[in-house]
Amino acid sequence: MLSRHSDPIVAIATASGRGAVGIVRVSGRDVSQVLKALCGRTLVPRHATYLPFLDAVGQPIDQGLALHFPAPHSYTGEDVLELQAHGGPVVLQLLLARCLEAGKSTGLRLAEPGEFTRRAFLNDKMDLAQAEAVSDLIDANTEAAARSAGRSLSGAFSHEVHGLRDALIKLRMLVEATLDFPEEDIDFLQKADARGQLDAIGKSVATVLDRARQGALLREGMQVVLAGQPNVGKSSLLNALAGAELAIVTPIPGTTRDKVSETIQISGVPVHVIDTAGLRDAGDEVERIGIARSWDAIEKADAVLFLHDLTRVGEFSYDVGDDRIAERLQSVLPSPDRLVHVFNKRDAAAPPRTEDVPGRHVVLSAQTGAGLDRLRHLLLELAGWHAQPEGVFIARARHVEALQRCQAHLATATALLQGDDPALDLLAEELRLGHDALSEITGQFTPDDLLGEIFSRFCIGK
Ligand SMILES: Nc1nc2c(c(=O)[nH]1)N(C=O)[C@@H](CNc1ccc(C(=O)N[C@@H](CCC(=O)O)C(=O)O)cc1)CN2
Ligand SMILES: Nc1nc2c(ncn2[C@@H]2O[C@H](COP(=O)(O)OP(=O)(O)OP(=O)(O)O)[C@@H](O)[C@H]2O)c(=O)[nH]1
Ligand SMILES: [Mg+2]
Repeated sequence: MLSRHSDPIVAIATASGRGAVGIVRVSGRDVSQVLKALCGRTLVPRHATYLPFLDAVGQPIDQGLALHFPAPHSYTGEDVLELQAHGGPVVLQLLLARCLEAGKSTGLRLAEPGEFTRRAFLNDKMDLAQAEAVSDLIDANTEAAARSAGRSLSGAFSHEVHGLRDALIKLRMLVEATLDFPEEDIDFLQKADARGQLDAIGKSVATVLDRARQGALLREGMQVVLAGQPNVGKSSLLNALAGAELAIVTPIPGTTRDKVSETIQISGVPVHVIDTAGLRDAGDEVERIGIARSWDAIEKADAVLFLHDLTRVGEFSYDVGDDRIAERLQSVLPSPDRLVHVFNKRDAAAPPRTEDVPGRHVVLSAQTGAGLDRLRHLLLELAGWHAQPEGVFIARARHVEALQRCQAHLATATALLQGDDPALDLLAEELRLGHDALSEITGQFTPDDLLGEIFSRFCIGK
């Protein structure tokens, strides 16, 4: 019996709603039955043919372009039929239903999310990092993210990982040969400069890891929370950064009661800015719930902008309320590096005294925009962004984690190799584990449930 993974599948490949053109796509071992039923004829492979798409009694449902990609020369590597119809939701549903009916005896069923791309991966049309890049390209929020996803899709990231893997395989072979032939001992490894090879691989892993981190940042962005007492100008700062009147601003303390967020971009990096309810003890129940949510957001943030009102603090840059917030921030933030003090309303008051200025800070005016550029710059620095977007390939937290694991095994291997009489079996094992970590990125060693998790986040029809 055929497994579920070899059933023929069908889906509407274009976004739901009205569109100029909409595509229904079928993929399977053999799509000729559906093809004949809907198109009434065979098609020249890979040539667009304009014809009526027929219903069960031979009446046209729509007129459109049909394309047949015989296996293995298709997106999925299987036989693929594409019906490019007019992009109305009802037309496309009719075509989809008609395909299912025509292909019923072949086991044709609706595709699961990402199933076309999963097949492309299983049929070696692309590796896992490339398949993930397909989805990242579709989900890209910024031009820089889209361009770097395009680079990963065309194999730039995979190419780097393959380079690391090949170098590691070479070294593994050397170590395993030494293990297999006891007469060739550590001198043999030394002569072959195993240590030098390992060092070089370690350096290359560090370089790729750095680029992958940049890519993950482009994909995932950073979470920035605006926090502080009521009326310090948090909502004004959100609006200034977003360049739009998103949050309500009034002179009344306690205006914002719930989180308001917006994704902006700074040099192509998506920054999710969250405005929160002003932190204070007073207030009604609604406000107290809002404040609890503010603290939730603060705990999850990559960066917290702690706002101070320069017109209120008088000769001190901090007032009592700020002191209490500072204390609590210290206890909830995993690292003080995530905190930036923002002294707001510089247009209406003197700057803070230098001796009052704590750690990382910016003086600005949300109202006039003065100082905003410095803040943007600081946020990128905090995120660890140092790349030119042109050189980045998209990557995911999963890839960063695998590279870090590889790096850790290489570090252990280096330590082992430094001894006089290294345990070669342990060394070989560390190198093997490092190799496995790299293989997870491109998907040579990927458990089924991880594949399921990755592809289930794709859209239907992709
Ligand atoms: N109409 C349409 N547009 C689309 C897609 C599609 O499936 N249909 N794509 C997908 O979602 C993307 C393009 N991806 C594709 C990838 C490979 C092949 C293909 O036919 N590959 C063959 C031949 C390669 C060649 O001639 O060089 C192969 O790999 O053997 C087609 C589309 C974006 N645009
Ligand atoms: N002069 C001056 N006034 C500002 C500046 N930023 C905000 N304000 C004013 O400060 C008051 C409060 O601003 P909001 O942005 O609502 O303050 P908030 O921190 O969001 O307040 P809550 O939502 O109550 O916590 C408003 O009257 C703003 O116009 C600034 O840079 N300069
Ligand atoms: Mg507000």
